[in-house]
Amino acid sequence: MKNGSERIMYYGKGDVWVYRSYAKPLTNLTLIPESGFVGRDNVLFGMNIKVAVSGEKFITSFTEGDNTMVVATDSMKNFILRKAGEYEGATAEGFLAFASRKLLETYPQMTGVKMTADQVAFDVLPVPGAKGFENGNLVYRYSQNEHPTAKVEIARTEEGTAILEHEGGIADLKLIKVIGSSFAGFVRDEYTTLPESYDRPLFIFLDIAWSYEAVEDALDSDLGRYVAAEQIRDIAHTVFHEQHSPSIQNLIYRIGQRALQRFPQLKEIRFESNNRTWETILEQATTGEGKVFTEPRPPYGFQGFSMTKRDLEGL
Ligand SMILES: O=c1[nH]c(=O)c2[nH]c(=O)[nH]c2[nH]1
Repeated sequence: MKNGSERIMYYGKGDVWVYRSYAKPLTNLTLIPESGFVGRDNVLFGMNIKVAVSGEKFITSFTEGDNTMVVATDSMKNFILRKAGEYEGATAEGFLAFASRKLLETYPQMTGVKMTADQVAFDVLPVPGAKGFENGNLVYRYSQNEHPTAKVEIARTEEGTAILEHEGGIADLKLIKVIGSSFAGFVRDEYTTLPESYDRPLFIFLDIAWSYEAVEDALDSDLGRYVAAEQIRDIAHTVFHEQHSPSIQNLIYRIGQRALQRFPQLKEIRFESNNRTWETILEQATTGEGKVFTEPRPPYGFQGFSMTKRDLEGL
């Protein structure tokens, strides 16, 4: 975070773990053909938050060791935890905006707040009920799989506060497509040892983030235009499933196209992918069908790409 004088100056707290039970359920999603996801019960609403605050008044804490303006980062942690008890919304983006605004209202020496969150995904578990298995609402599985993310940056203005940046996202999505991916036609020169492949077992790690045309849609799911990370996750695997991929570059572009088509309320979508394609050890199993693979050796490749609605023109 840079301030007016373009100097970097901020401080804050990381690993602020917040677990709120019985938050407002996430509903009102726009249903899309690629996803059966209809909402989260938010019986457990969990986040690992990182907060950074800035303001010119903090300069003497750095230059003179003068702590008179310093809100202890320990107090910031307490502040965020208490605000989780006051939050009436259903989204992490909304909570970050709510807690950030409250910080600016409470501490005049702060002029900017940036918060990011890794949400903790709690999987609903099926339990036997009167009509077969039904969704339990008491015991949840703490998921180590992909998880939703959120980011909000706000600043004090003449009128009050303004959101400078916002983002929803999904991190650590890991997808493997067994057959139906190629990589060929790339530059061949004296440095090239990689053979062309027409049926590689493509394993990718994917982080995706998006921002909205109207920031309120990211904060307040009651407006009916919130995009759940699970829906983008499902678009990613559906596009991967449906289409032959000539490269990861093209695959993420197509995922982005589909997401922007389904959700016109989005302004931009960004990708960071890793290539973790398995190494083929046996082209043909000795008995039965199939091949044998192992983890790839380092190093790994990566791609970054952002898209807006302009990328849909001419479709
Ligand atoms: O999808 C890919 N894109 C690349 O740019 C690349 N480079 C590479 O070695 N393998 C791959 N795969």
